[in-house]
Amino acid sequence: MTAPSIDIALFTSDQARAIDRRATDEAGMPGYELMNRAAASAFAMLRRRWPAARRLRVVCGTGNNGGDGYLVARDARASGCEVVLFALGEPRPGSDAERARRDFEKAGGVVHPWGPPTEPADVIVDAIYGTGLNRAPEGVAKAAIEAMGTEGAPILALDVPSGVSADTGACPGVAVRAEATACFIVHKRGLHTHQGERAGAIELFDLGVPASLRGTPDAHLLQPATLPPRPRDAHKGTNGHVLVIGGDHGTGGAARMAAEAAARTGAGLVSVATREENVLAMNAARPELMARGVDGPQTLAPLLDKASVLALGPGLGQAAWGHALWTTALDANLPTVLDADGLNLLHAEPRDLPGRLVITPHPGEAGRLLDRSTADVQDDRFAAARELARRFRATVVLKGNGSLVATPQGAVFVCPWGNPGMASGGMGDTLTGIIAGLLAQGCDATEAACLGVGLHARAADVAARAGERGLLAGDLLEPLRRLLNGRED
Ligand SMILES: NC(=O)C1=CN([C@@H]2O[C@H](COP(=O)(O)OP(=O)(O)OC[C@H]3O[C@@H](n4cnc5c(N)ncnc54)[C@H](OP(=O)(O)O)[C@@H]3O)[C@@H](O)[C@H]2O)[C@@H](O)CC1
Ligand SMILES: [K+]
Repeated sequence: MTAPSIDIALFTSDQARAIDRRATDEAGMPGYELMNRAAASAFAMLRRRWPAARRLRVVCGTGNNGGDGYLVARDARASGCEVVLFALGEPRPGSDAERARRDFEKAGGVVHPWGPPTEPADVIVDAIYGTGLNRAPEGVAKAAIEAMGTEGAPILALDVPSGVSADTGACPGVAVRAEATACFIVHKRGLHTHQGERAGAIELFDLGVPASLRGTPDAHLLQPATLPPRPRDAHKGTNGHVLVIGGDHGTGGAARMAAEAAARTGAGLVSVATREENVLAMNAARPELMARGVDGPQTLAPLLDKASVLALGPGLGQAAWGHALWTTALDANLPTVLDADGLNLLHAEPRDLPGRLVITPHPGEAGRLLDRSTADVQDDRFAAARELARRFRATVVLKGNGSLVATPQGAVFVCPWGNPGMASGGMGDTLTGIIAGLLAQGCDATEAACLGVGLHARAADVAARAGERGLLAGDLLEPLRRLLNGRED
Protein backbone atom coordinates (compact mmCIF):
# COMPACT_ATOMS: atom_id res chain seq x y z
CA MET A 1 0.00 0.00 0.00
CA THR A 2 1.40 3.47 -0.79
CA ALA A 3 0.24 6.39 1.29
CA PRO A 4 1.47 9.93 1.91
CA SER A 5 3.05 10.37 5.32
CA ILE A 6 0.67 12.99 6.75
CA ASP A 7 -0.81 11.54 9.92
CA ILE A 8 -3.97 13.12 11.28
CA ALA A 9 -4.13 11.91 14.84
CA LEU A 10 -7.43 11.85 16.74
CA PHE A 11 -7.86 12.10 20.52
CA THR A 12 -10.55 11.61 23.17
CA SER A 13 -11.71 14.38 25.52
CA ASP A 14 -9.88 12.78 28.44
CA GLN A 15 -6.70 12.76 26.40
CA ALA A 16 -7.27 16.40 25.38
CA ARG A 17 -7.68 17.36 29.06
CA ALA A 18 -4.51 15.48 30.00
CA ILE A 19 -2.61 17.30 27.24
CA ASP A 20 -3.96 20.66 28.54
CA ARG A 21 -2.66 19.73 32.00
CA ARG A 22 0.75 18.69 30.69
CA ALA A 23 1.00 21.95 28.73
CA THR A 24 0.51 23.84 32.01
CA ASP A 25 2.60 21.60 34.28
CA GLU A 26 5.43 20.54 31.98
CA ALA A 27 5.65 23.27 29.36
CA GLY A 28 4.77 26.27 31.53
CA MET A 29 1.78 27.26 29.40
CA PRO A 30 -0.97 28.40 31.78
CA GLY A 31 -4.57 27.63 30.82
CA TYR A 32 -5.41 31.31 30.49
CA GLU A 33 -2.55 31.85 28.03
CA LEU A 34 -3.87 28.91 25.97
CA MET A 35 -7.37 30.39 26.12
CA ASN A 36 -6.03 33.69 24.75
CA ARG A 37 -4.26 31.87 21.94
CA ALA A 38 -7.38 29.82 21.19
CA ALA A 39 -9.46 32.99 20.91
CA ALA A 40 -6.88 34.77 18.72
CA SER A 41 -6.69 31.76 16.36
CA ALA A 42 -10.46 31.44 16.15
CA PHE A 43 -10.97 35.15 15.47
CA ALA A 44 -8.28 35.07 12.74
CA MET A 45 -10.10 32.10 11.22
CA LEU A 46 -13.41 33.97 11.35
CA ARG A 47 -11.80 36.93 9.58
CA ARG A 48 -10.35 34.70 6.91
CA ARG A 49 -13.61 32.85 6.23
CA TRP A 50 -15.99 35.81 6.52
CA PRO A 51 -13.91 38.93 5.71
CA ALA A 52 -17.01 41.12 5.37
CA ALA A 53 -18.53 40.13 8.75
CA ARG A 54 -19.05 43.16 11.04
CA ARG A 55 -21.90 42.10 13.34
CA LEU A 56 -21.07 39.12 15.50
CA ARG A 57 -23.12 37.30 18.04
CA VAL A 58 -21.23 35.24 20.63
CA VAL A 59 -23.10 32.76 22.82
CA CYS A 60 -21.12 31.65 25.89
CA GLY A 61 -21.67 28.71 28.22
CA THR A 62 -20.41 28.61 31.80
CA GLY A 63 -17.23 26.53 31.25
CA ASN A 64 -13.93 27.21 29.54
CA ASN A 65 -15.52 26.90 26.10
CA GLY A 66 -17.50 29.97 27.14
CA GLY A 67 -14.19 31.48 28.29
CA ASP A 68 -12.85 31.14 24.74
CA GLY A 69 -16.02 32.91 23.58
CA TYR A 70 -15.54 35.94 25.88
CA LEU A 71 -12.01 36.42 24.54
CA VAL A 72 -13.11 36.06 20.89
CA ALA A 73 -15.72 38.74 21.68
CA ARG A 74 -13.10 40.98 23.31
CA ASP A 75 -10.73 40.60 20.31
CA ALA A 76 -13.57 41.18 17.83
CA ARG A 77 -14.62 44.43 19.56
CA ALA A 78 -10.98 45.56 19.57
CA SER A 79 -10.97 45.05 15.77
CA GLY A 80 -14.04 47.22 15.33
CA CYS A 81 -16.77 44.56 15.09
CA GLU A 82 -20.17 45.09 16.70
CA VAL A 83 -20.54 42.26 19.20
CA VAL A 84 -23.66 41.12 21.00
CA LEU A 85 -22.70 38.57 23.67
CA PHE A 86 -25.19 36.29 25.41
CA ALA A 87 -24.14 34.35 28.51
CA LEU A 88 -26.09 31.24 29.52
CA GLY A 89 -24.97 31.55 33.16
CA GLU A 90 -22.17 32.62 35.47
CA PRO A 91 -18.71 31.05 35.07
CA ARG A 92 -17.37 29.18 38.12
CA PRO A 93 -15.61 31.60 40.53
CA GLY A 94 -11.83 31.46 40.10
CA SER A 95 -12.01 29.75 36.68
CA ASP A 96 -10.24 30.91 33.54
CA ALA A 97 -13.70 31.48 32.09
CA GLU A 98 -14.54 33.95 34.87
CA ARG A 99 -11.29 35.78 34.25
CA ALA A 100 -12.09 35.91 30.51
CA ARG A 101 -15.53 37.37 31.25
CA ARG A 102 -13.98 40.06 33.47
CA ASP A 103 -11.45 40.90 30.74
CA PHE A 104 -14.25 41.22 28.20
CA GLU A 105 -16.17 43.55 30.52
CA LYS A 106 -13.06 45.53 31.47
CA ALA A 107 -12.53 46.20 27.76
CA GLY A 108 -16.05 47.70 27.60
CA GLY A 109 -18.02 44.63 26.53
CA VAL A 110 -21.56 44.07 27.81
CA VAL A 111 -22.85 40.64 28.87
CA HIS A 112 -26.53 39.96 28.14
CA PRO A 113 -28.50 37.16 29.73
CA TRP A 114 -29.89 34.81 27.06
CA GLY A 115 -33.01 36.02 25.28
CA PRO A 116 -34.26 35.52 21.74
CA PRO A 117 -32.00 37.70 19.53
CA THR A 118 -33.56 40.78 17.96
CA GLU A 119 -30.58 42.01 15.91
CA PRO A 120 -29.34 40.05 12.86
CA ALA A 121 -25.77 38.76 12.91
CA ASP A 122 -23.30 38.14 10.07
CA VAL A 123 -21.66 35.28 11.97
CA ILE A 124 -22.63 33.50 15.19
CA VAL A 125 -19.86 32.20 17.44
CA ASP A 126 -20.86 29.06 19.34
CA ALA A 127 -19.03 28.95 22.69
CA ILE A 128 -21.60 26.99 24.71
CA TYR A 129 -20.00 23.55 25.21
CA GLY A 130 -16.68 22.08 24.12
CA THR A 131 -15.13 18.90 25.42
CA GLY A 132 -17.11 19.24 28.67
CA LEU A 133 -20.53 18.24 27.27
CA ASN A 134 -21.86 15.48 29.51
CA ARG A 135 -25.65 15.44 28.94
CA ALA A 136 -28.39 16.70 26.66
CA PRO A 137 -28.62 20.51 26.60
CA GLU A 138 -31.70 21.77 28.43
CA GLY A 139 -33.34 25.06 29.34
CA VAL A 140 -31.57 28.16 28.02
CA ALA A 141 -28.81 26.10 26.36
CA LYS A 142 -31.42 24.14 24.41
CA ALA A 143 -33.26 27.33 23.48
CA ALA A 144 -30.03 29.05 22.40
CA ILE A 145 -28.93 26.11 20.24
CA GLU A 146 -32.37 25.84 18.63
CA ALA A 147 -32.44 29.59 17.93
CA MET A 148 -29.01 29.44 16.28
CA GLY A 149 -30.27 26.74 13.95
CA THR A 150 -33.19 28.76 12.63
CA GLU A 151 -31.46 32.04 11.81
CA GLY A 152 -29.54 31.18 8.67
CA ALA A 153 -26.37 33.04 9.75
CA PRO A 154 -23.21 30.93 9.48
CA ILE A 155 -21.98 29.49 12.76
CA LEU A 156 -18.34 29.23 13.80
CA ALA A 157 -18.05 26.65 16.60
CA LEU A 158 -15.23 26.88 19.11
CA ASP A 159 -13.49 23.50 19.58
CA VAL A 160 -16.67 21.41 19.24
CA PRO A 161 -20.17 22.23 17.89
CA SER A 162 -22.22 22.48 21.10
CA GLY A 163 -24.33 19.42 21.75
CA VAL A 164 -22.05 17.02 19.82
CA SER A 165 -19.96 14.64 21.91
CA ALA A 166 -16.29 15.27 21.18
CA ASP A 167 -15.69 11.60 21.98
CA THR A 168 -18.31 9.78 19.95
CA GLY A 169 -19.96 12.18 17.49
CA ALA A 170 -23.30 11.33 19.11
CA CYS A 171 -25.76 14.07 20.11
CA PRO A 172 -27.60 13.39 23.37
CA GLY A 173 -30.11 16.16 22.49
CA VAL A 174 -30.17 19.28 20.32
CA ALA A 175 -26.86 20.27 18.70
CA VAL A 176 -25.35 23.09 16.70
CA ARG A 177 -24.71 22.57 12.98
CA ALA A 178 -21.66 24.73 12.30
CA GLU A 179 -20.31 25.91 8.99
CA ALA A 180 -16.82 25.66 10.46
CA THR A 181 -15.11 24.68 13.70
CA ALA A 182 -11.87 26.00 15.18
CA CYS A 183 -10.43 22.99 16.96
CA PHE A 184 -7.87 23.56 19.68
CA ILE A 185 -4.61 21.72 20.47
CA VAL A 186 -5.65 18.28 19.10
CA HIS A 187 -8.32 16.85 16.78
CA LYS A 188 -11.25 15.40 18.72
CA ARG A 189 -12.18 11.97 17.37
CA GLY A 190 -15.97 12.44 17.64
CA LEU A 191 -15.95 15.20 15.03
CA HIS A 192 -14.99 12.68 12.34
CA THR A 193 -17.76 10.08 12.57
CA HIS A 194 -21.54 9.76 13.07
CA GLN A 195 -22.96 13.30 13.65
CA GLY A 196 -19.52 14.88 13.95
CA GLU A 197 -20.14 16.27 10.47
CA ARG A 198 -22.03 19.04 12.31
CA ALA A 199 -18.56 20.57 12.81
CA GLY A 200 -18.47 21.57 9.12
CA ALA A 201 -14.97 22.51 7.94
CA ILE A 202 -12.47 21.84 10.73
CA GLU A 203 -9.28 23.85 11.24
CA LEU A 204 -6.84 22.75 13.92
CA PHE A 205 -4.78 25.22 15.95
CA ASP A 206 -2.08 23.64 18.13
CA LEU A 207 -1.75 26.86 20.20
CA GLY A 208 2.00 26.26 20.38
CA VAL A 209 1.60 23.11 22.50
CA PRO A 210 4.49 20.83 21.48
CA ALA A 211 3.55 17.58 19.71
CA SER A 212 5.74 15.74 22.24
CA LEU A 213 3.08 16.40 24.92
CA ARG A 214 0.30 14.68 22.96
CA GLY A 215 1.08 11.05 23.78
CA THR A 216 -0.41 8.16 21.81
CA PRO A 217 -3.50 9.10 19.78
CA ASP A 218 -6.69 7.09 20.20
CA ALA A 219 -7.31 6.84 16.43
CA HIS A 220 -6.11 8.12 13.06
CA LEU A 221 -7.81 9.56 9.98
CA LEU A 222 -7.25 7.51 6.83
CA GLN A 223 -5.11 9.20 4.21
CA PRO A 224 -5.48 8.77 0.42
CA ALA A 225 -3.61 5.64 -0.65
CA THR A 226 -3.30 3.30 -3.61
CA LEU A 227 -1.54 0.06 -4.44
CA PRO A 228 1.98 0.34 -5.87
CA PRO A 229 2.26 -0.11 -9.68
CA ARG A 230 2.23 -3.72 -10.82
CA PRO A 231 5.50 -5.39 -11.71
CA ARG A 232 5.81 -5.73 -15.50
CA ASP A 233 5.93 -9.53 -15.26
CA ALA A 234 2.64 -9.82 -13.31
CA HIS A 235 0.23 -12.50 -14.49
CA LYS A 236 -3.26 -13.42 -13.37
CA GLY A 237 -1.91 -16.08 -11.05
CA THR A 238 0.02 -13.50 -8.99
CA ASN A 239 -3.06 -11.42 -8.22
CA GLY A 240 -5.12 -13.99 -6.43
CA HIS A 241 -8.43 -15.72 -7.03
CA VAL A 242 -11.51 -14.33 -5.25
CA LEU A 243 -14.49 -16.58 -4.76
CA VAL A 244 -17.73 -14.74 -4.01
CA ILE A 245 -20.29 -16.97 -2.28
CA GLY A 246 -23.88 -15.77 -2.27
CA GLY A 247 -26.88 -14.88 -4.38
CA ASP A 248 -29.79 -16.95 -3.10
CA HIS A 249 -33.17 -16.72 -4.88
CA GLY A 250 -33.84 -13.10 -5.78
CA THR A 251 -30.52 -11.70 -4.51
CA GLY A 252 -28.13 -12.68 -7.29
CA GLY A 253 -27.34 -9.00 -7.86
CA ALA A 254 -25.54 -8.72 -4.53
CA ALA A 255 -23.07 -11.48 -5.43
CA ARG A 256 -22.62 -10.02 -8.90
CA MET A 257 -21.83 -6.54 -7.46
CA ALA A 258 -19.25 -7.96 -5.06
CA ALA A 259 -17.65 -10.03 -7.80
CA GLU A 260 -17.45 -7.19 -10.26
CA ALA A 261 -15.92 -4.91 -7.62
CA ALA A 262 -13.29 -7.54 -6.79
CA ALA A 263 -12.41 -7.78 -10.49
CA ARG A 264 -12.26 -3.98 -10.87
CA THR A 265 -9.97 -3.83 -7.84
CA GLY A 266 -7.48 -6.00 -9.70
CA ALA A 267 -8.03 -9.54 -8.47
CA GLY A 268 -6.45 -11.91 -11.01
CA LEU A 269 -9.50 -14.19 -11.19
CA VAL A 270 -12.99 -13.89 -9.78
CA SER A 271 -15.41 -16.80 -9.43
CA VAL A 272 -18.93 -16.76 -8.06
CA ALA A 273 -20.59 -19.68 -6.28
CA THR A 274 -24.30 -18.99 -6.55
CA ARG A 275 -27.72 -20.43 -7.35
CA GLU A 276 -27.84 -22.07 -10.77
CA GLU A 277 -30.58 -19.64 -11.83
CA ASN A 278 -28.12 -16.67 -11.65
CA VAL A 279 -25.34 -18.20 -13.71
CA LEU A 280 -26.47 -17.46 -17.25
CA ALA A 281 -27.26 -13.81 -16.61
CA MET A 282 -24.05 -13.25 -14.64
CA ASN A 283 -21.80 -14.80 -17.25
CA ALA A 284 -23.57 -12.94 -20.03
CA ALA A 285 -23.39 -9.54 -18.32
CA ARG A 286 -19.78 -9.86 -17.22
CA PRO A 287 -18.03 -12.70 -19.04
CA GLU A 288 -14.82 -12.08 -17.08
CA LEU A 289 -16.55 -13.52 -14.00
CA MET A 290 -16.71 -17.29 -13.66
CA ALA A 291 -20.14 -17.96 -12.20
CA ARG A 292 -20.97 -21.52 -11.18
CA GLY A 293 -24.21 -22.98 -9.88
CA VAL A 294 -23.77 -24.70 -6.52
CA ASP A 295 -26.44 -26.67 -4.70
CA GLY A 296 -24.47 -27.49 -1.56
CA PRO A 297 -21.12 -28.29 0.03
CA GLN A 298 -20.13 -30.95 -2.54
CA THR A 299 -20.36 -28.60 -5.49
CA LEU A 300 -18.74 -25.77 -3.52
CA ALA A 301 -15.67 -27.80 -2.47
CA PRO A 302 -13.85 -27.81 -5.85
CA LEU A 303 -14.33 -24.04 -6.12
CA LEU A 304 -12.88 -23.55 -2.65
CA ASP A 305 -9.83 -25.56 -3.67
CA LYS A 306 -9.02 -23.06 -6.41
CA ALA A 307 -9.76 -19.86 -4.44
CA SER A 308 -7.24 -17.80 -2.49
CA VAL A 309 -9.75 -15.36 -0.87
CA LEU A 310 -13.47 -15.59 -0.06
CA ALA A 311 -16.16 -12.92 -0.10
CA LEU A 312 -18.85 -14.62 1.94
CA GLY A 313 -22.32 -13.25 2.47
CA PRO A 314 -23.65 -10.97 -0.29
CA GLY A 315 -27.20 -12.17 -0.97
CA LEU A 316 -26.42 -15.46 0.80
CA GLY A 317 -29.67 -15.59 2.76
CA GLN A 318 -30.01 -17.41 6.06
CA ALA A 319 -31.93 -20.46 4.85
CA ALA A 320 -30.55 -24.01 4.53
CA TRP A 321 -28.69 -23.37 1.23
CA GLY A 322 -26.87 -20.29 2.58
CA HIS A 323 -26.16 -21.90 5.94
CA ALA A 324 -24.59 -25.00 4.35
CA LEU A 325 -22.34 -22.92 2.09
CA TRP A 326 -21.42 -20.62 4.99
CA THR A 327 -20.28 -23.53 7.18
CA THR A 328 -18.28 -25.20 4.41
CA ALA A 329 -16.66 -21.92 3.32
CA LEU A 330 -15.57 -20.96 6.86
CA ASP A 331 -14.16 -24.46 7.41
CA ALA A 332 -11.80 -23.82 4.45
CA ASN A 333 -9.99 -21.26 6.67
CA LEU A 334 -9.09 -19.01 3.73
CA PRO A 335 -8.64 -15.23 4.07
CA THR A 336 -12.26 -14.08 4.15
CA VAL A 337 -14.43 -10.98 4.00
CA LEU A 338 -17.63 -11.77 5.88
CA ASP A 339 -20.61 -9.52 5.24
CA ALA A 340 -24.39 -9.23 5.26
CA ASP A 341 -26.06 -12.63 5.83
CA GLY A 342 -22.61 -14.06 6.56
CA LEU A 343 -22.73 -11.88 9.70
CA ASN A 344 -26.34 -12.64 10.52
CA LEU A 345 -25.54 -16.36 10.41
CA LEU A 346 -22.60 -15.74 12.75
CA HIS A 347 -24.93 -14.06 15.22
CA ALA A 348 -27.21 -17.10 15.15
CA GLU A 349 -24.36 -19.60 15.36
CA PRO A 350 -21.06 -18.48 16.90
CA ARG A 351 -18.12 -20.57 15.64
CA ASP A 352 -14.38 -20.64 14.87
CA LEU A 353 -13.40 -18.16 12.22
CA PRO A 354 -10.56 -17.91 9.68
CA GLY A 355 -7.30 -16.34 10.86
CA ARG A 356 -7.31 -13.60 8.21
CA LEU A 357 -10.78 -12.15 8.53
CA VAL A 358 -12.43 -8.81 7.73
CA ILE A 359 -16.02 -8.28 8.83
CA THR A 360 -18.00 -5.35 7.45
CA PRO A 361 -21.15 -4.76 9.55
CA HIS A 362 -23.44 -1.77 9.27
CA PRO A 363 -24.59 -0.47 12.68
CA GLY A 364 -27.64 -2.79 12.70
CA GLU A 365 -25.54 -5.90 12.01
CA ALA A 366 -22.96 -4.72 14.55
CA GLY A 367 -25.73 -4.35 17.14
CA ARG A 368 -26.96 -7.88 16.48
CA LEU A 369 -23.45 -9.32 16.81
CA LEU A 370 -22.98 -7.49 20.12
CA ASP A 371 -26.53 -8.14 21.38
CA ARG A 372 -27.15 -4.41 21.56
CA SER A 373 -29.46 -1.98 19.81
CA THR A 374 -28.36 -0.06 16.74
CA ALA A 375 -28.67 3.14 18.81
CA ASP A 376 -26.26 1.76 21.41
CA VAL A 377 -23.72 1.04 18.69
CA GLN A 378 -24.08 4.55 17.29
CA ASP A 379 -23.75 6.07 20.76
CA ASP A 380 -20.12 4.94 20.78
CA ARG A 381 -19.00 3.63 17.41
CA PHE A 382 -15.37 3.50 18.54
CA ALA A 383 -16.17 1.22 21.47
CA ALA A 384 -18.45 -1.00 19.34
CA ALA A 385 -15.87 -1.42 16.57
CA ARG A 386 -13.12 -2.23 19.09
CA GLU A 387 -15.33 -4.69 20.93
CA LEU A 388 -16.23 -6.52 17.69
CA ALA A 389 -12.57 -6.68 16.63
CA ARG A 390 -11.57 -8.10 20.00
CA ARG A 391 -14.45 -10.55 20.25
CA PHE A 392 -14.13 -11.99 16.74
CA ARG A 393 -10.34 -11.50 16.43
CA ALA A 394 -11.05 -9.81 13.10
CA THR A 395 -10.45 -6.51 11.37
CA VAL A 396 -13.78 -4.71 11.57
CA VAL A 397 -15.25 -2.16 9.20
CA LEU A 398 -18.12 -0.44 11.01
CA LYS A 399 -19.97 1.25 8.15
CA GLY A 400 -21.93 4.50 8.34
CA ASN A 401 -21.07 8.18 8.22
CA GLY A 402 -17.33 8.23 9.04
CA SER A 403 -16.72 4.48 8.64
CA LEU A 404 -14.32 3.01 11.19
CA VAL A 405 -11.73 0.29 10.72
CA ALA A 406 -10.76 -1.40 14.00
CA THR A 407 -8.04 -4.00 14.42
CA PRO A 408 -7.91 -6.80 17.02
CA GLN A 409 -4.92 -4.96 18.55
CA GLY A 410 -7.17 -1.96 19.29
CA ALA A 411 -6.06 0.47 16.56
CA VAL A 412 -8.84 2.49 14.91
CA PHE A 413 -8.82 4.35 11.59
CA VAL A 414 -11.58 6.77 10.56
CA CYS A 415 -12.64 7.33 6.94
CA PRO A 416 -13.01 11.03 6.15
CA TRP A 417 -14.68 10.51 2.75
CA GLY A 418 -18.09 9.38 1.54
CA ASN A 419 -21.49 10.99 1.04
CA PRO A 420 -25.20 10.34 1.64
CA GLY A 421 -25.61 9.09 -1.95
CA MET A 422 -23.97 5.90 -0.68
CA ALA A 423 -27.13 4.99 1.21
CA SER A 424 -28.32 2.81 -1.67
CA GLY A 425 -28.53 -0.90 -2.48
CA GLY A 426 -25.34 -2.72 -3.45
CA MET A 427 -22.87 -0.28 -1.83
CA GLY A 428 -21.98 -2.77 0.91
CA ASP A 429 -21.58 -5.61 -1.60
CA THR A 430 -19.23 -3.41 -3.62
CA LEU A 431 -17.12 -2.69 -0.52
CA THR A 432 -16.93 -6.40 0.27
CA GLY A 433 -15.69 -7.12 -3.24
CA ILE A 434 -13.10 -4.34 -3.09
CA ILE A 435 -11.65 -5.58 0.19
CA ALA A 436 -11.58 -9.17 -1.10
CA GLY A 437 -9.80 -7.98 -4.26
CA LEU A 438 -7.15 -6.26 -2.14
CA LEU A 439 -6.65 -9.32 0.09
CA ALA A 440 -6.19 -11.37 -3.09
CA GLN A 441 -3.38 -9.05 -4.17
CA GLY A 442 -1.43 -9.58 -0.97
CA CYS A 443 -2.67 -6.88 1.44
CA ASP A 444 -3.04 -8.00 5.03
CA ALA A 445 -6.49 -7.69 6.62
CA THR A 446 -5.94 -4.21 8.06
CA GLU A 447 -4.32 -2.84 4.91
CA ALA A 448 -7.11 -4.27 2.78
CA ALA A 449 -9.82 -2.85 5.04
CA CYS A 450 -8.23 0.63 5.31
CA LEU A 451 -7.38 0.89 1.64
CA GLY A 452 -10.72 -0.63 0.58
CA VAL A 453 -12.85 1.63 2.76
CA GLY A 454 -10.92 4.68 1.54
CA LEU A 455 -11.10 3.78 -2.16
CA HIS A 456 -14.80 2.92 -1.91
CA ALA A 457 -15.70 6.25 -0.29
CA ARG A 458 -13.42 8.33 -2.51
CA ALA A 459 -14.84 6.64 -5.62
CA ALA A 460 -18.33 7.47 -4.33
CA ASP A 461 -17.31 11.11 -3.87
CA VAL A 462 -16.01 11.27 -7.43
CA ALA A 463 -19.17 9.57 -8.76
CA ALA A 464 -21.38 11.92 -6.68
CA ARG A 465 -20.07 14.97 -8.56
CA ALA A 466 -23.01 14.29 -10.88
CA GLY A 467 -25.32 14.41 -7.83
CA GLU A 468 -25.76 12.37 -4.66
CA ARG A 469 -29.35 11.37 -5.40
CA GLY A 470 -29.52 8.45 -7.79
CA LEU A 471 -25.92 7.34 -7.16
CA LEU A 472 -25.66 3.61 -7.88
CA ALA A 473 -23.09 1.18 -6.55
CA GLY A 474 -22.12 0.36 -10.14
CA ASP A 475 -21.19 4.03 -10.68
CA LEU A 476 -18.25 3.54 -8.31
CA LEU A 477 -16.43 1.06 -10.51
CA GLU A 478 -14.96 3.45 -13.07
CA PRO A 479 -13.64 6.02 -10.55
CA LEU A 480 -12.50 3.14 -8.35
CA ARG A 481 -10.30 1.87 -11.14
CA ARG A 482 -8.86 5.33 -11.77
CA LEU A 483 -8.15 5.97 -8.08
CA LEU A 484 -6.60 2.56 -7.65
CA ASN A 485 -4.20 3.38 -10.44
CA GLY A 486 -3.40 6.80 -8.99
CA ARG A 487 -5.20 8.60 -11.84
CA GLU A 488 -7.77 10.73 -10.07
CA ASP A 489 -8.29 12.57 -6.85
N1 LIG B 1 -8.10 23.69 29.60
C1 LIG B 1 -7.37 24.24 28.64
O1 LIG B 1 -6.16 24.29 28.75
C2 LIG B 1 -8.03 24.84 27.47
C3 LIG B 1 -9.42 24.66 27.25
N2 LIG B 1 -10.03 25.25 26.24
C4 LIG B 1 -11.48 25.23 26.09
O2 LIG B 1 -12.11 24.65 27.19
C5 LIG B 1 -13.08 23.70 26.76
C6 LIG B 1 -13.36 22.71 27.84
O3 LIG B 1 -13.82 23.43 28.91
P1 LIG B 1 -14.59 22.76 30.15
O4 LIG B 1 -13.83 21.57 30.54
O5 LIG B 1 -14.75 23.81 31.14
O6 LIG B 1 -15.94 22.27 29.52
P2 LIG B 1 -17.10 23.00 28.64
O7 LIG B 1 -17.17 22.25 27.37
O8 LIG B 1 -16.91 24.45 28.57
O9 LIG B 1 -18.41 22.65 29.49
C7 LIG B 1 -18.54 23.30 30.71
C8 LIG B 1 -19.43 22.61 31.66
O10 LIG B 1 -20.76 22.58 31.20
C9 LIG B 1 -21.48 21.64 31.97
N3 LIG B 1 -22.32 20.90 31.06
C10 LIG B 1 -21.95 19.96 30.17
N4 LIG B 1 -22.98 19.54 29.45
C11 LIG B 1 -24.05 20.25 29.88
C12 LIG B 1 -25.40 20.28 29.50
N5 LIG B 1 -25.86 19.51 28.53
N6 LIG B 1 -26.22 21.13 30.15
C13 LIG B 1 -25.76 21.92 31.11
N7 LIG B 1 -24.46 21.94 31.52
C14 LIG B 1 -23.63 21.11 30.91
C15 LIG B 1 -20.47 20.74 32.65
O11 LIG B 1 -20.42 21.05 34.01
P3 LIG B 1 -21.39 20.38 35.11
O12 LIG B 1 -22.67 21.12 35.01
O13 LIG B 1 -21.54 18.94 34.75
O14 LIG B 1 -20.69 20.63 36.38
C16 LIG B 1 -19.18 21.16 31.94
O15 LIG B 1 -18.06 20.99 32.76
C17 LIG B 1 -12.48 23.16 25.50
O16 LIG B 1 -13.43 22.52 24.67
C18 LIG B 1 -11.90 24.41 24.89
O17 LIG B 1 -12.91 25.14 24.21
C19 LIG B 1 -9.31 26.19 25.39
O18 LIG B 1 -9.46 27.43 26.01
C20 LIG B 1 -7.85 25.86 25.25
C21 LIG B 1 -7.19 25.64 26.55
K1 LIG C 1 -18.69 25.12 21.14
